[in-house]
Amino acid sequence: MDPVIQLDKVKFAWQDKAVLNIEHWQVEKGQKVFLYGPSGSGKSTLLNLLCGILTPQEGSIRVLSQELSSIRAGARDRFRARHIGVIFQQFNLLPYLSVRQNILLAAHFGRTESVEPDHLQQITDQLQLNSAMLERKAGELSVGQQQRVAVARALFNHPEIIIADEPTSALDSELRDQFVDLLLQCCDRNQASVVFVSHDKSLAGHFDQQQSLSELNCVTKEQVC
Ligand SMILES: Nc1ncnc2c1ncn2[C@@H]1O[C@H](COP(=O)(O)OP(=O)(O)OP(=O)(O)O)[C@@H](O)[C@H]1O
Repeated sequence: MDPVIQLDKVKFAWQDKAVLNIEHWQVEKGQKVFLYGPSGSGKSTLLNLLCGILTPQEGSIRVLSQELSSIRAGARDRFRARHIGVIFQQFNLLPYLSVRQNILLAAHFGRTESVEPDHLQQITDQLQLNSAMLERKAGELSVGQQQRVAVARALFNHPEIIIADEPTSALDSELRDQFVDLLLQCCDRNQASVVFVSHDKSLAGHFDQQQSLSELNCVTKEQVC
């Protein structure tokens, strides 16, 4: 079976500052990968490459066997909306929209509006978001509630891959552990592979694979790969 993500000889620089040089990396179907690295090591840059938001100067990034650079920009946005659920550090919810509207934005961007009527209910039940909360404005929610809404939105289109960029940094350690457990349970139920990046190694035990970005990245290893 093909990996869900495969990188080969990927190089990325911001202007003339080399940030990533990855010889090879892959994620298998169903795998839950914890990718850790200190601040500034290139985690967000890598996630943006995996999502097709950024394009590497060299190398190949294949997601679900599709070479991302061969897809035109508009089609790449749709590909991302349908196949990759992204949970951002700051969640990126629209504060003036209700929780329901925020979650349904996923259907709008993925052009999957014709979903089964009880799908929203199933996803929100999994994330312990009750019906009263669905009508509240996202901007009125606690950080923990916003996180669960961000996960519901990320899972809404049944993506094969969930990418999470340090979505736990605002929580204390007990809530952080609870959140990661809930996220991984929901991804299991939805058969999604997970790439979760963080600088906080204490979360590593929740995942079935841990990977240090500094070890993967020839730029930080300061060696010729
Ligand atoms: N838009 C940008 N323009 C120029 N340089 C950038 C840009 N974004 C990131 N960088 C640089 O790329 C390097 C990696 O940044 P990145 O945000 O990917 O790291 P990170 O590991 O996600 O950090 P953090 O944990 O603090 O979020 C840093 O040196 C950063 O200054």
